[in-house]
Amino acid sequence: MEGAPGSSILCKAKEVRILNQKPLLIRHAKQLVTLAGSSDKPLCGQEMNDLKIIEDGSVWIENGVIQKVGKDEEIIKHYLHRLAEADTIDATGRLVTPGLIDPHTHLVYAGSRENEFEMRLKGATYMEIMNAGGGIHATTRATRQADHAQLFTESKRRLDQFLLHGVTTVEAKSGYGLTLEHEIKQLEVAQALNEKHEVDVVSTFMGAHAVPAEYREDPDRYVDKVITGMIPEVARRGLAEFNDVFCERGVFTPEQSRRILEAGLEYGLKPKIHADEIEPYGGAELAAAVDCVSADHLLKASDEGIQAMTEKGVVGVLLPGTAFFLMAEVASGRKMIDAGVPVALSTDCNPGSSPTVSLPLIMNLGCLKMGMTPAEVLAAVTINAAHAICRGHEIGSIEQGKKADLVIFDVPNYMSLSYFYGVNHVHTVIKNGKVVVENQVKRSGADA
Ligand SMILES: N=CN[C@@H](CCC(=O)O)C(=O)O
Ligand SMILES: [Zn+2]
Repeated sequence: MEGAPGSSILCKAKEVRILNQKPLLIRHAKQLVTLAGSSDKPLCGQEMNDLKIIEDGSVWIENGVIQKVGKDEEIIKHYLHRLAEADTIDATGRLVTPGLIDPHTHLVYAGSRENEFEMRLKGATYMEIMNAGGGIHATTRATRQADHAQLFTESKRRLDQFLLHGVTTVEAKSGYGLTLEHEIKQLEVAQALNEKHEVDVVSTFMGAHAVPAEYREDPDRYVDKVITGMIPEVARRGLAEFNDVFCERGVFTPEQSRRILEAGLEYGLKPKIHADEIEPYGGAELAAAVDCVSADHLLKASDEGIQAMTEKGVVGVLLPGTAFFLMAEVASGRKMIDAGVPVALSTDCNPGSSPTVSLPLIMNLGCLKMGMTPAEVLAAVTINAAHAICRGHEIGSIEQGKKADLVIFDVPNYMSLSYFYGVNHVHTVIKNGKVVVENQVKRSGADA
């Protein structure tokens, strides 16, 4: 999980406004996957196969921003008079992509649930464990007990691991607090990570992740609490940008989910939904009806729901690692792309149903289990993932004016990323124009 031996995270403090940064020139990428031209809307259908690749590509970066992208000879001609100023990285023979984006994680939590993994291997289901007081409830107990410092330390470790796998932006949900105090604590930790860590963290409030044990007899009372107590306060403190709900039988009904999402909208929180994960429950339809930015999971989404999402342009965030880990059928990525849903992929990093940070492994699973092409999975973790968190204008592609978040992979082409599976191919990660990860085996002179 820590990346290859010798991998290291090099830079410690995030600079939000970057001025007077030494230029960085990346030269001679065998393939420079730009994904340019889709900042306004996500890629759909066949468009997801057109990665806008430049062979022998180079990029000039300055002050944390991409300044110019093109064939090496074109970039060199343009910046000839300034070449001596720049730090140069030779990417000969390598693949360069936009920094990977994970649009659905439960990053901030305490503890782990390997005991439940064993229970599931012996036959218990995810929902049985949750209904017996484990699952999300177990992590809620651990997260309530943890203070800021513990939560920060545990979550930072995961964020480091994300970065080592080439991920430069993650969305992070609350939802293991389930009281105002503890939801705020989780969101404050996410905010602190965003400020202090190289990776950008985009926050989602998910007070409606589960009905806490103390409200089991009267779930509507908890829904009221989320609507009247939590959403206004989270919005007032500016702690989240999105509002998410777990719409599933035994958790929140479509009616309760709609109330929660509409209440969030009144306070400026953009809606997202965990939809149709375990059984068909009208989640995809609800996502379209309330104009969710994304509907996530969708293993059991109905054809009507998928059609409604296509019509509204709701991004389908698919989580094949979760199905893999729960030993369930995956969502049909192929069917959704063919139906015109803009598809993104994510780890769903969480302690119960997807304890991973490897977005590249999720790309492998997208191909092997969902019938997506290597090009589609790369679009799904870059530009489409950016749109799933309303960042299409800032990140997700390599083009002039965007944040200089890029990854150099030690493979010659994008197909290799999905072909070699379970391997960390990250060579270098560049965040805001600075090298923050260099991944190499350190050898003594004699063995080198
Ligand atoms: N499905 C609901 N929530 C998480 C799992 C959370 C947990 O099990 O702790 C998910 O997206 O998979
Ligand atoms: Zn989730």
